Amino acid sequence: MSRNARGTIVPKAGVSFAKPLSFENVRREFGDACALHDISLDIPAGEILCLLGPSGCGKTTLLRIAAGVERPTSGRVLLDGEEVAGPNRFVLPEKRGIGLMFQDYALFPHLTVLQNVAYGLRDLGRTEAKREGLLALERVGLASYANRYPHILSGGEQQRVALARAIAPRPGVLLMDEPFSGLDSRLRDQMRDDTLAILHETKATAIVVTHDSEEAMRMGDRIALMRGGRLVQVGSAEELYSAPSEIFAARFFSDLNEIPSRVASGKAETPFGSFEAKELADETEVLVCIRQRDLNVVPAGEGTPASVVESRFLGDVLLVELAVAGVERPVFVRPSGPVPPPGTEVGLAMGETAPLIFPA
Ligand SMILES: Nc1ncnc2c1ncn2[C@@H]1O[C@H](COP(=O)(O)OP(=O)(O)OP(=O)(O)O)[C@@H](O)[C@H]1O
Repeated sequence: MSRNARGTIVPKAGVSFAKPLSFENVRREFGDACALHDISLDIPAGEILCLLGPSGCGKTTLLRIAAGVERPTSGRVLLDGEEVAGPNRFVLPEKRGIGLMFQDYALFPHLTVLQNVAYGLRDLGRTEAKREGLLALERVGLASYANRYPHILSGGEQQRVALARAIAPRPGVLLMDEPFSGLDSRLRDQMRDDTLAILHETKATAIVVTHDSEEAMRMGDRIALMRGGRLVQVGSAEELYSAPSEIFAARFFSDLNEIPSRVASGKAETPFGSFEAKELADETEVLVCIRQRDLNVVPAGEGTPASVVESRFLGDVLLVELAVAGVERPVFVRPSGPVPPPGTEVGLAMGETAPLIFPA
């Protein structure tokens, strides 16, 4: 027994033997279009990896290849060091010992909740399958629904049943495609925390597909950011946030003010100051990216002169639009305290963090 995030005592679901998963130069073409360009990625046993990226970047295709429901055009997938897809061998999905929870992985309407969960346990024999299925249902807090049918459950409850079904066979690897996308934001937060607790407890290696950077940061031990069928950057949330490899990654994790400049004597000049750009050659056109959170509104006469255009209440913070001489586009900041009304002259001061500078 253990306690979940809300302090409720929950029974332990069966512990899996986590397996490492590797993609080696995995390529997938659909006709003339290339959905995945030679992806190489090693996911150690027990890691939770979030595949993050905009719509159409190839996340689902990579996950489907790991599951075995899609074949790579070239390259290999290794599960626990053994080829499960590649030139030498192809292991069918049901023989891979992988748990799946897909966005559209609907429950069978004609089976009870328990029968749905026990579906992947048929090899165990009836009694044992029922016992294991009930254990998984208890783990997601739905044992009392065992003999009901899926249609009476809410969206969140159905998602829990799908999670129970995925973990019931104690898979060494769990693949989840946008598992919380159908839920409202409060339920999504709760399901995410509960799922994370279950993943840590079952110790399975997991790949979670999402297009939500906050979700990836909350769930992933590492994040693999994709664009156009390629891996852009792989690392911890801190690494991707503080040292994005390119402006695409920076934009994915932060709301930025992008100020055009040109490098001269190793520096990029802006109305907010002159910033080191030593690794870029002089004359390079750059974008100096200052996070909206890294600019503070200060009294007029201090910092860079600015005038307030508009303020919008966003709950925890305000989103304030300002006009700054020498910056063509509006500048946005996100202060938590009050801001003077539109038309007021103020100052803008940089916070502690240096801006990110990328070639334009
Ligand atoms: N069976 C298919 N036939 C042809 N093209 C496909 C097929 N499956 C995927 N694609 C294409 O491959 C690309 C990657 O699709 P994929 O579904 O992997 O992206 P994704 O990142 O998961 O997107 P989303 O977040 O919208 O689900 C897209 O351009 C898509 O149209």
